[in-house]
Amino acid sequence: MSENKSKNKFFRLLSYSGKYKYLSIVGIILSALSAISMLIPFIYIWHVVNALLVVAPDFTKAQNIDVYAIRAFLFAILGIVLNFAGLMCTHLSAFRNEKNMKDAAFNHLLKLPLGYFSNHTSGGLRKIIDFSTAKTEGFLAHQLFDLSGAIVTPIVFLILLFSFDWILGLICLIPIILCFLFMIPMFTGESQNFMMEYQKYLEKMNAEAVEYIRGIPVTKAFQQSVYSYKNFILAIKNYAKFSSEYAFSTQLPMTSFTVSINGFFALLIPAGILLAGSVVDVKFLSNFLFYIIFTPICAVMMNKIMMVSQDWMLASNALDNIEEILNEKPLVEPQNPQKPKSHAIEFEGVYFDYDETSGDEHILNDINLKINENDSVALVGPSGGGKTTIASLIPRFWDVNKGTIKLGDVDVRDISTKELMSNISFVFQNTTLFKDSIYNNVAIGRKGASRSEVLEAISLAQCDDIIDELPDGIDTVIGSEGTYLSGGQQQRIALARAILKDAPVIILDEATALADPENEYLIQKAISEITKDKTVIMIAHRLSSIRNVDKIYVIDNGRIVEEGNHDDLVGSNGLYSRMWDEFNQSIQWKVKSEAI
Ligand SMILES: Nc1ncnc2c1ncn2[C@@H]1O[C@H](COP(=O)(O)OP(=O)(O)OP(=O)(O)O)[C@@H](O)[C@H]1O
Repeated sequence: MSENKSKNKFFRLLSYSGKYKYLSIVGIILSALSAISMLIPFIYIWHVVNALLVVAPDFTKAQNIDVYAIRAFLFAILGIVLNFAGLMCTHLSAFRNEKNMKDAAFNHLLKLPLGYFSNHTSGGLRKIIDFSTAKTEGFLAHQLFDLSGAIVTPIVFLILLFSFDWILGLICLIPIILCFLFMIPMFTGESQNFMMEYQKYLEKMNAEAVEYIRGIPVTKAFQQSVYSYKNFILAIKNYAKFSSEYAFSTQLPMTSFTVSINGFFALLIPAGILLAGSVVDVKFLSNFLFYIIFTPICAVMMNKIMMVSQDWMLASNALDNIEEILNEKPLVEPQNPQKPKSHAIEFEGVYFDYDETSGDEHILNDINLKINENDSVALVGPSGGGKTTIASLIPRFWDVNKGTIKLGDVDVRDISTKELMSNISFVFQNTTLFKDSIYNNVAIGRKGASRSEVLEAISLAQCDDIIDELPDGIDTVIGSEGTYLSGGQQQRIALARAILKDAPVIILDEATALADPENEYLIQKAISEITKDKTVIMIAHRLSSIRNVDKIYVIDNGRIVEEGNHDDLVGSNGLYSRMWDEFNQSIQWKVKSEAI
């Protein structure tokens, strides 16, 4: 990667085409040859005009007109063929480039720690990858091809300008030089960052639009229409302000560019009249006509060069986005992987920060804990204290900044990801179910599980009532034809998946968070099934569900502030006992309010 980084950006982009990059180069050459071939017919047209002017008014005496016409035709055809072949080459390379870039990004994503995906949504990542690769593909297939033709045309033009009439050539050169001079400030310095900034404002506006639409039900329920609109309006205003500021900053160079590009005739015609004098010379007239025919092509090409510069800024920004993903640190696989000797878990002096540059305050500070094989422990404490973070470090969603986490006496960093994952089941706060049948959603828990094993797991997870209500039973596709599951039902399906996986270590993060009382009862039954003879770590707010665990760790502000069993902690008059009192009070309020 570092070698890759030092390469010029364009070559870095091209390198994704692999050996097909040579096709891009062939395509560029063919485009240049095609541009030259397309210009040659104009020379023959000039010859035709010349031959006619020389014999005027008796045009029947004109010589070689048919030869010139055939040659013009043949070069035009050659130009078209070369153009077609060149486009084929650049397209083949661009498609390969898009595929390889997508592969590289997706393969790299597979190597990233799972924690990366909690900060980057799959939809967002897919959008970045699809959008960026489509932009670079478009650039390599079309704009790069156009660029080479667009650059060759003014060069050939310059050569021709001076070979026909050097004074008229010099006059035509003035607008070309002016065009380049006006183009430079629009694509250098500050303006180079424009596309990046522009993209940011555009994304912000799109994100706010999505947020606004998603929030419409809540907005309506709370009659907050003006307030909810605020962020969206602000994003639109910021986008509009940025775009208009940029438009104003390019007002002068852009107007000057457009005037210069269309200014050939303004210079050429008065100059032609002045130079012609009172006697019209046939040779001068035919040269003059040549410039009149030829200069508009040059103007079109200058416009193309400007468009390509703009497209390059977009493609370069797209490459930055892909490289940002590729530069994410992958999860390091151990050189000599070891197998855990048991299913005990130990944290030794663990410090952790999501952002390693965040200074002295850590998310986790000096965490030390030991969970014996087949013990159950609970992590409790105020919201934001660090419970989920502690649990996420065991399956290496992130790696610790300092200290070690051991599974069966082996540092988790020395266990291969595959082995580690096969040892741990994680039931998340927000369960992800695929838009697939219930059966497949559970079967994903263990590769090669038989149908009867899947059915047994579903039954043990107390899902029978869910299956009975569905039109196609276990084969019903979730999310189709109005088949939606409640939060608690989804949790039970996720538990069935974990039961089938039958991993020796279970991490349950707020497994009853989304459940109503009936679902909670069934979830608790499923949990007692899943946790039999397992090492269990539970994160729970409902303290009643963890009374019987072997040990409770109270986490506050990234530290373990208390530890012990329920009775010890209740008797110690600390944070846990206050939480227990509050929990009991809340239950009494609930009972009272239900009785009223
Ligand atoms: N993916 C993340 N990126 C950055 N910071 C995070 C991330 N996840 C959590 N945090 C921060 O880490 C701290 C601990 O969060 P964590 O979710 O571990 O607490 P918790 O005790 O599980 O909270 P809760 O009970 O509300 O789920 C919080 O300050 C939170 O803002």
